[in-house]
Amino acid sequence: MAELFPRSRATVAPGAVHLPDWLALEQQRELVAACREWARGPVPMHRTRLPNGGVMSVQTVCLGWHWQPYRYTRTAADVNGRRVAPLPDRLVELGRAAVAEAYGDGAAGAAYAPDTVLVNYYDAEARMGLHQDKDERSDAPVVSLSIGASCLFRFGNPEHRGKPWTDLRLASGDLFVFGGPSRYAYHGVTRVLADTDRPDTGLAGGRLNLTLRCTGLSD
Ligand SMILES: O=C(O)CCC(=O)C(=O)O
Ligand SMILES: [Fe+2]
Repeated sequence: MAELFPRSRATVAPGAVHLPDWLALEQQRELVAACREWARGPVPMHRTRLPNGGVMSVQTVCLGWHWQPYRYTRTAADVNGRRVAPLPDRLVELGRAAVAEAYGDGAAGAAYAPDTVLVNYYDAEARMGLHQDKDERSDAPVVSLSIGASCLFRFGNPEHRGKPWTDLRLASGDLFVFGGPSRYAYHGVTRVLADTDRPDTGLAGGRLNLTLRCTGLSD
């Protein structure tokens, strides 16, 4: 089948950069193994309940701060009341390298200080509707890492849910950074693409996405 989307570095919108194949396979394997541990707890991976009574189709585990609609807390009142595990230093370092490389700006990378990660697992049917990441009180970029099956990712604009948007494929190992004028752009996962599983990453099926963020909160 012809490749519908180019697999080369692209600035999708001002401040929004896609770097395909950024993570080496070994790094992906390490992250999959780590996610498996994090999913066990102290706050286990769960489907987040929404205020409207719905349940998200992705399964999520958070480190550093716990996200529940629509705020961050240290403890997971909506799961088991436990305090989330700390954000490992190696994820902070990975985030710094990501920002430095996405923006070609070592100083911006060095200054990046994420304090939370949301790890989302998508099975073949999971998706995520268009939304803004706006529960953070910081304009620092969001660093997104994808592992496993590919997805169709829609990246829009900060004004509204409508066009303009760009549809791109996020594949295993891809980095996507959105900051600056795109920090509050609407985005979502339209679908996980069939027949794209990547068992060589250690993930038998489905897709993992890790987003590093700066909450701007302190205890
Ligand atoms: O899975 C993705 O690529 C995006 C996830 C996302 O937008 C989020 O967790 O807020
Ligand atoms: Fe998001």
